[in-house]
Amino acid sequence: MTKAADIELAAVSKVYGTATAVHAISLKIPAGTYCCLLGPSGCGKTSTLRMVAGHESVSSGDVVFGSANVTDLPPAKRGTAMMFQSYALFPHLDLVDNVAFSLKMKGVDKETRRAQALEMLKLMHLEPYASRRPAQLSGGQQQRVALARALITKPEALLLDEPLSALDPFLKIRMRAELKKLQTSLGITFVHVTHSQEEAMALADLIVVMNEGRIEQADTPRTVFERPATAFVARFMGDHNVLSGRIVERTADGLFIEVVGGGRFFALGTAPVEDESADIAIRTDHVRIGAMPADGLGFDGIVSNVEYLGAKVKLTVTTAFTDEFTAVLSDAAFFASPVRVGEGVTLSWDQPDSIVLGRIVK
Ligand SMILES: Nc1ncnc2c1ncn2[C@@H]1O[C@H](COP(=O)(O)OP(=O)(O)OP(=O)(O)O)[C@@H](O)[C@H]1O
Repeated sequence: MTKAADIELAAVSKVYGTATAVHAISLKIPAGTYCCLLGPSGCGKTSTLRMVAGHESVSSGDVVFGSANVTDLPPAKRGTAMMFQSYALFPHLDLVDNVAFSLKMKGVDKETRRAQALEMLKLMHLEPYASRRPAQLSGGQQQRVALARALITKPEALLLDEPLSALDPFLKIRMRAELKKLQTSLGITFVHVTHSQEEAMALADLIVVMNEGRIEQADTPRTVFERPATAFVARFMGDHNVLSGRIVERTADGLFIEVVGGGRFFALGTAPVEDESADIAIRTDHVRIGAMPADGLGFDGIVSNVEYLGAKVKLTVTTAFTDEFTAVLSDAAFFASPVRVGEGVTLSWDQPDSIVLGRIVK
């Protein structure tokens, strides 16, 4: 493989007719990074990936690889390869010819391209199936053919659009591990579009959370999990309760908000002085059941749902200011004093577990 290059997006926008799908996003993906573009349907992930690939024109802004501005270069001249969701394999060609296809287009002679295709098939553990057609393979094997076909051009970056979505849950997890291993061994940049938080957490060095055509946060999985930047990220990642309220007091290390329906809560962090309200996040797995602590970080509510998840138990609690406050308890903690739907509980947490969230300026 050739060496990887940094990928940089500088104020890149995509406008379709009158609708803006991507709003002037800026992002740097360091060479050799496994980057996941993560967000709900329609947030602009695929448009962004296609602009990096050159399959979609950029409405404004620049796409830069290393020191080269590639904004107006066609896909084949960018040093990237794309792997599509549907794999887009040719049904009438055997695996060797599928994998060798782009070399054929480049005019590489038959013997050389067959030898290189066989080499790629070997890397993907598909050599025994070289003369089969795609329909004679399992979903996981087809995915590896698509990978081999993308990698044969020796790209600096591989762009993957929902590469695991066609696989069953078991295979998805296995292929996920294979993708990560492959990226590590090749040392090239992978940019992978997904709407699965779990997939992004498992794979990425850099998670880029997108919402309505904007980047809400670009950071390591651990930072996105522990320090979500905005209410959207906290809700989308699903590991935090988000409460919004009026700022009633500011202290040296945090602030108090008052939530509609009652409840005064402290969170660590700051909000701009001009803000009258703030969003705060509380880790679902750091919430306890028990008596109210002296610092008052907690509330009384009624259990509205209990989900047994094996090693964990997820409780949903309703109170005056929210219908859906979540506490994720270890099975041991839950079964030490189990509660049922309809019972009253006191939930509490420690000061470091509630943080002030930022807001995106639109
Ligand atoms: N060719 C197009 N013409 C007009 N609008 C488009 C086109 N492609 C995408 N869009 C719109 O742009 C927005 C972003 O689409 P995009 O496919 O980038 O989102 P996405 O996050 O990848 O979604 P999904 O996960 O559903 O694929 C959507 O509102 C979509 O309807």
